[in-house]
Amino acid sequence: MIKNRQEMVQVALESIRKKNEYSPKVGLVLGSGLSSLAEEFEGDTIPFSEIDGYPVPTVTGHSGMLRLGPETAVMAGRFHYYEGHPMDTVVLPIFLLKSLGVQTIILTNAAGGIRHDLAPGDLVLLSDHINLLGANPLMGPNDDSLGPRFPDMSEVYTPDLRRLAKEIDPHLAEGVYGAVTGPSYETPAEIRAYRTLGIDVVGMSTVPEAIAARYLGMRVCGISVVTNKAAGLGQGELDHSEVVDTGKKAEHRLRRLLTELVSAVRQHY
Ligand SMILES: O=P(O)(O)O[C@H]1O[C@H](CO)[C@@H](O)[C@H]1O
Ligand SMILES: Nc1nc2[nH]cnc2c(=O)[nH]1
Repeated sequence: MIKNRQEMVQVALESIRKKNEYSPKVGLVLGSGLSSLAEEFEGDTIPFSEIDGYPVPTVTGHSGMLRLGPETAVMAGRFHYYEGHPMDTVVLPIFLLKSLGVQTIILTNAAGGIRHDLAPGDLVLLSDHINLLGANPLMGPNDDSLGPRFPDMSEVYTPDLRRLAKEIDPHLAEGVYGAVTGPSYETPAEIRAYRTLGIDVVGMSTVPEAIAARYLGMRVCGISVVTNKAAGLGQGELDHSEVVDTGKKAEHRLRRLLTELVSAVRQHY
Protein backbone atom coordinates (compact mmCIF):
# COMPACT_ATOMS: atom_id res chain seq x y z
CA MET A 1 0.00 0.00 0.00
CA ILE A 2 2.79 2.45 0.91
CA LYS A 3 4.74 1.34 -2.11
CA ASN A 4 1.71 2.05 -4.21
CA ARG A 5 1.37 5.57 -2.80
CA GLN A 6 5.06 6.36 -3.12
CA GLU A 7 5.06 4.96 -6.65
CA MET A 8 2.10 7.20 -7.49
CA VAL A 9 4.02 10.19 -6.11
CA GLN A 10 7.15 9.27 -8.07
CA VAL A 11 5.29 8.81 -11.35
CA ALA A 12 3.44 12.11 -10.90
CA LEU A 13 6.62 13.92 -9.90
CA GLU A 14 8.51 12.70 -12.95
CA SER A 15 5.83 13.96 -15.32
CA ILE A 16 5.81 17.36 -13.58
CA ARG A 17 9.59 17.59 -13.71
CA LYS A 18 9.44 17.27 -17.50
CA LYS A 19 7.56 20.60 -17.45
CA ASN A 20 9.46 22.62 -14.87
CA GLU A 21 11.96 22.38 -12.02
CA TYR A 22 10.47 24.77 -9.47
CA SER A 23 10.72 23.77 -5.80
CA PRO A 24 8.37 26.18 -3.98
CA LYS A 25 8.23 26.16 -0.19
CA VAL A 26 4.55 27.07 0.08
CA GLY A 27 1.65 24.93 -1.14
CA LEU A 28 -2.04 25.74 -1.36
CA VAL A 29 -5.11 23.59 -1.93
CA LEU A 30 -8.16 25.45 -3.21
CA GLY A 31 -11.61 24.16 -2.29
CA SER A 32 -15.03 24.30 -3.94
CA GLY A 33 -15.58 27.47 -5.97
CA LEU A 34 -12.10 28.79 -5.17
CA SER A 35 -10.10 27.44 -8.13
CA SER A 36 -9.72 30.77 -9.92
CA LEU A 37 -7.60 32.09 -7.02
CA ALA A 38 -4.76 30.03 -8.52
CA GLU A 39 -4.29 32.83 -11.06
CA GLU A 40 -3.07 35.09 -8.25
CA PHE A 41 0.10 33.04 -7.97
CA GLU A 42 2.93 33.01 -10.48
CA GLY A 43 3.71 29.75 -12.22
CA ASP A 44 3.05 27.32 -15.03
CA THR A 45 -0.41 25.82 -15.21
CA ILE A 46 -0.36 22.04 -15.44
CA PRO A 47 -3.77 20.36 -15.88
CA PHE A 48 -4.16 17.33 -13.61
CA SER A 49 -4.82 15.32 -16.82
CA GLU A 50 -1.17 15.93 -17.78
CA ILE A 51 0.17 14.59 -14.47
CA ASP A 52 0.75 10.86 -14.93
CA GLY A 53 -1.41 8.64 -12.75
CA TYR A 54 -3.24 11.61 -11.29
CA PRO A 55 -7.06 11.52 -11.24
CA VAL A 56 -9.17 14.46 -12.37
CA PRO A 57 -11.73 16.02 -10.00
CA THR A 58 -15.34 15.04 -10.57
CA VAL A 59 -16.80 17.85 -8.47
CA THR A 60 -18.04 21.17 -9.91
CA GLY A 61 -15.97 24.11 -8.72
CA HIS A 62 -12.69 22.14 -8.70
CA SER A 63 -10.87 22.99 -11.92
CA GLY A 64 -8.20 20.31 -11.69
CA MET A 65 -4.97 22.20 -12.28
CA LEU A 66 -1.62 22.60 -10.60
CA ARG A 67 -0.07 26.03 -10.81
CA LEU A 68 3.60 25.51 -10.12
CA GLY A 69 5.90 28.48 -9.69
CA PRO A 70 9.09 29.50 -7.92
CA GLU A 71 7.33 30.46 -4.67
CA THR A 72 4.08 28.51 -4.61
CA ALA A 73 2.47 25.28 -5.77
CA VAL A 74 -1.28 25.65 -5.99
CA MET A 75 -3.63 22.69 -6.35
CA ALA A 76 -6.82 24.11 -7.89
CA GLY A 77 -9.06 21.23 -6.93
CA ARG A 78 -8.85 18.23 -4.65
CA PHE A 79 -9.99 14.63 -4.32
CA HIS A 80 -12.66 13.69 -1.81
CA TYR A 81 -13.28 10.39 -0.07
CA TYR A 82 -16.92 10.43 -1.24
CA GLU A 83 -15.79 10.45 -4.88
CA GLY A 84 -14.85 6.83 -4.25
CA HIS A 85 -11.10 7.40 -4.03
CA PRO A 86 -9.03 5.46 -1.53
CA MET A 87 -7.44 7.62 1.16
CA ASP A 88 -4.07 7.21 -0.59
CA THR A 89 -5.47 9.16 -3.53
CA VAL A 90 -7.20 11.76 -1.33
CA VAL A 91 -3.82 12.68 0.15
CA LEU A 92 -1.72 12.11 -2.99
CA PRO A 93 -1.58 15.90 -3.63
CA ILE A 94 -0.08 16.43 -0.17
CA PHE A 95 2.63 13.80 -0.66
CA LEU A 96 3.29 15.27 -4.11
CA LEU A 97 3.58 18.81 -2.73
CA LYS A 98 6.02 17.54 -0.13
CA SER A 99 8.11 15.89 -2.83
CA LEU A 100 8.14 19.18 -4.76
CA GLY A 101 9.72 20.89 -1.73
CA VAL A 102 6.69 22.36 0.07
CA GLN A 103 7.16 22.96 3.81
CA THR A 104 4.10 25.09 4.58
CA ILE A 105 0.63 24.25 3.30
CA ILE A 106 -2.53 26.35 3.26
CA LEU A 107 -5.68 24.25 2.94
CA THR A 108 -8.91 26.00 1.94
CA ASN A 109 -12.42 24.66 1.72
CA ALA A 110 -16.11 25.51 1.44
CA ALA A 111 -18.02 24.58 4.59
CA GLY A 112 -21.38 24.84 6.27
CA GLY A 113 -21.53 27.19 9.26
CA ILE A 114 -22.81 25.62 12.48
CA ARG A 115 -21.78 28.20 15.07
CA HIS A 116 -24.55 30.79 15.34
CA ASP A 117 -22.36 33.81 14.52
CA LEU A 118 -21.16 32.39 11.20
CA ALA A 119 -22.85 33.60 8.02
CA PRO A 120 -22.33 32.80 4.33
CA GLY A 121 -19.26 34.62 3.03
CA ASP A 122 -17.41 34.53 6.37
CA LEU A 123 -13.87 33.15 6.56
CA VAL A 124 -12.94 30.84 9.42
CA LEU A 125 -9.36 30.13 10.38
CA LEU A 126 -9.19 26.55 11.58
CA SER A 127 -7.99 26.14 15.14
CA ASP A 128 -8.51 22.37 15.23
CA HIS A 129 -10.57 19.61 13.65
CA ILE A 130 -12.69 16.56 14.44
CA ASN A 131 -12.35 13.62 12.10
CA LEU A 132 -15.73 11.95 11.56
CA LEU A 133 -14.69 10.25 8.32
CA GLY A 134 -14.24 6.88 10.00
CA ALA A 135 -10.91 6.55 8.23
CA ASN A 136 -7.42 7.97 8.49
CA PRO A 137 -5.05 8.48 5.54
CA LEU A 138 -2.14 6.99 7.51
CA MET A 139 -3.78 3.58 7.97
CA GLY A 140 -1.70 0.71 6.61
CA PRO A 141 1.99 -0.07 6.96
CA ASN A 142 4.13 2.90 7.93
CA ASP A 143 7.24 4.10 6.12
CA ASP A 144 9.35 5.42 9.00
CA SER A 145 11.49 7.42 6.58
CA LEU A 146 8.48 9.63 5.81
CA GLY A 147 6.95 10.12 9.26
CA PRO A 148 6.17 8.45 12.57
CA ARG A 149 3.73 5.58 13.04
CA PHE A 150 1.82 7.57 15.67
CA PRO A 151 2.12 11.23 14.72
CA ASP A 152 1.14 13.83 17.29
CA MET A 153 -1.95 15.86 16.39
CA SER A 154 -2.11 18.22 19.36
CA GLU A 155 -1.32 21.24 17.16
CA VAL A 156 -2.37 20.39 13.62
CA TYR A 157 -2.90 24.03 12.61
CA THR A 158 0.41 25.80 13.28
CA PRO A 159 -0.10 28.57 15.89
CA ASP A 160 2.47 30.80 14.20
CA LEU A 161 0.56 30.68 10.91
CA ARG A 162 -2.71 31.43 12.70
CA ARG A 163 -1.08 34.45 14.30
CA LEU A 164 0.20 35.67 10.91
CA ALA A 165 -3.26 35.21 9.37
CA LYS A 166 -4.91 37.18 12.17
CA GLU A 167 -2.40 40.00 11.80
CA ILE A 168 -3.41 40.25 8.13
CA ASP A 169 -7.15 39.96 8.79
CA PRO A 170 -7.88 40.81 12.43
CA HIS A 171 -11.61 40.08 12.06
CA LEU A 172 -10.99 36.53 10.97
CA ALA A 173 -13.16 34.10 12.93
CA GLU A 174 -11.57 30.96 14.32
CA GLY A 175 -13.20 27.59 14.70
CA VAL A 176 -13.16 23.82 14.68
CA TYR A 177 -13.75 22.01 11.36
CA GLY A 178 -15.62 18.72 11.37
CA ALA A 179 -15.03 16.37 8.45
CA VAL A 180 -17.82 14.02 7.40
CA THR A 181 -17.85 11.67 4.42
CA GLY A 182 -20.83 13.13 2.55
CA PRO A 183 -21.81 13.28 -0.21
CA SER A 184 -25.26 13.79 1.26
CA TYR A 185 -25.45 16.96 3.31
CA GLU A 186 -26.32 16.62 7.00
CA THR A 187 -29.72 16.32 8.57
CA PRO A 188 -30.69 19.05 11.07
CA ALA A 189 -30.42 16.46 13.86
CA GLU A 190 -26.85 15.62 12.80
CA ILE A 191 -25.98 19.32 12.83
CA ARG A 192 -27.36 19.67 16.38
CA ALA A 193 -25.26 16.67 17.39
CA TYR A 194 -22.13 18.11 15.74
CA ARG A 195 -22.70 21.40 17.54
CA THR A 196 -22.62 19.62 20.88
CA LEU A 197 -19.37 17.96 19.82
CA GLY A 198 -17.80 21.39 19.39
CA ILE A 199 -17.81 21.60 15.61
CA ASP A 200 -18.11 25.15 14.20
CA VAL A 201 -17.92 24.42 10.46
CA VAL A 202 -18.64 21.18 8.62
CA GLY A 203 -17.33 19.87 5.33
CA MET A 204 -16.19 16.77 3.46
CA SER A 205 -12.47 17.40 2.99
CA THR A 206 -9.32 18.98 4.47
CA VAL A 207 -8.86 16.73 7.52
CA PRO A 208 -7.10 13.85 5.68
CA GLU A 209 -4.88 16.43 3.96
CA ALA A 210 -4.06 18.15 7.27
CA ILE A 211 -3.24 14.81 8.93
CA ALA A 212 -0.98 13.78 6.05
CA ALA A 213 0.73 17.17 6.01
CA ARG A 214 1.47 17.06 9.76
CA TYR A 215 2.72 13.50 9.40
CA LEU A 216 5.14 14.74 6.74
CA GLY A 217 6.32 17.52 9.06
CA MET A 218 4.71 20.43 7.23
CA ARG A 219 3.34 23.58 8.83
CA VAL A 220 -0.42 23.68 8.21
CA CYS A 221 -2.93 26.49 7.93
CA GLY A 222 -6.64 25.81 7.30
CA ILE A 223 -9.20 28.33 6.10
CA SER A 224 -12.91 27.64 5.56
CA VAL A 225 -15.21 29.81 3.52
CA VAL A 226 -18.67 29.55 5.06
CA THR A 227 -20.82 29.02 1.99
CA ASN A 228 -24.10 28.28 3.76
CA LYS A 229 -25.65 27.93 7.14
CA ALA A 230 -25.58 24.22 7.99
CA ALA A 231 -28.72 22.12 7.53
CA GLY A 232 -31.68 23.27 9.59
CA LEU A 233 -30.08 26.59 10.54
CA GLY A 234 -30.87 28.58 7.40
CA GLN A 235 -33.61 28.94 4.85
CA GLY A 236 -34.33 26.26 2.28
CA GLU A 237 -32.38 23.34 0.93
CA LEU A 238 -28.63 22.99 0.56
CA ASP A 239 -27.33 22.96 -2.98
CA HIS A 240 -23.75 22.56 -4.24
CA SER A 241 -24.23 25.23 -6.94
CA GLU A 242 -24.91 27.74 -4.15
CA VAL A 243 -21.82 26.50 -2.32
CA VAL A 244 -19.73 27.19 -5.43
CA ASP A 245 -21.35 30.61 -6.06
CA THR A 246 -20.84 31.76 -2.46
CA GLY A 247 -17.24 30.49 -2.57
CA LYS A 248 -16.65 32.66 -5.63
CA LYS A 249 -18.17 35.69 -3.88
CA ALA A 250 -15.81 35.30 -0.91
CA GLU A 251 -12.81 35.25 -3.24
CA HIS A 252 -12.04 38.94 -2.81
CA ARG A 253 -11.35 38.71 0.93
CA LEU A 254 -9.70 35.33 0.58
CA ARG A 255 -7.46 36.59 -2.23
CA ARG A 256 -5.98 39.27 0.00
CA LEU A 257 -5.57 36.89 2.92
CA LEU A 258 -3.89 34.19 0.85
CA THR A 259 -1.51 36.43 -1.08
CA GLU A 260 -0.45 38.33 2.05
CA LEU A 261 -0.15 35.14 4.06
CA VAL A 262 2.09 33.60 1.41
CA SER A 263 4.42 36.61 1.48
CA ALA A 264 4.40 36.67 5.30
CA VAL A 265 5.33 32.98 5.33
CA ARG A 266 8.18 33.61 2.90
CA GLN A 267 9.56 36.38 5.11
CA HIS A 268 8.98 34.49 8.34
CA TYR A 269 10.57 31.10 7.53
O1 LIG B 1 -14.22 20.91 0.95
P1 LIG B 1 -14.38 21.40 -0.42
O2 LIG B 1 -13.59 20.62 -1.41
O3 LIG B 1 -14.11 22.89 -0.55
O4 LIG B 1 -15.93 21.18 -0.84
C1 LIG B 1 -17.05 21.22 0.02
O5 LIG B 1 -18.16 21.47 -0.79
C2 LIG B 1 -18.71 20.21 -1.28
C3 LIG B 1 -20.17 20.18 -0.92
O6 LIG B 1 -20.88 21.26 -1.42
C4 LIG B 1 -17.94 19.12 -0.56
O7 LIG B 1 -16.95 18.60 -1.39
C5 LIG B 1 -17.36 19.85 0.61
O8 LIG B 1 -16.23 19.23 1.16
N1 LIG C 1 -20.83 18.50 4.87
C1 LIG C 1 -20.98 19.73 4.38
N2 LIG C 1 -20.14 20.17 3.46
C2 LIG C 1 -20.33 21.41 2.99
N3 LIG C 1 -19.63 22.10 2.09
C3 LIG C 1 -20.21 23.31 1.96
N4 LIG C 1 -21.30 23.40 2.75
C4 LIG C 1 -21.38 22.24 3.40
C5 LIG C 1 -22.29 21.73 4.40
O1 LIG C 1 -23.24 22.38 4.83
N5 LIG C 1 -22.04 20.46 4.84
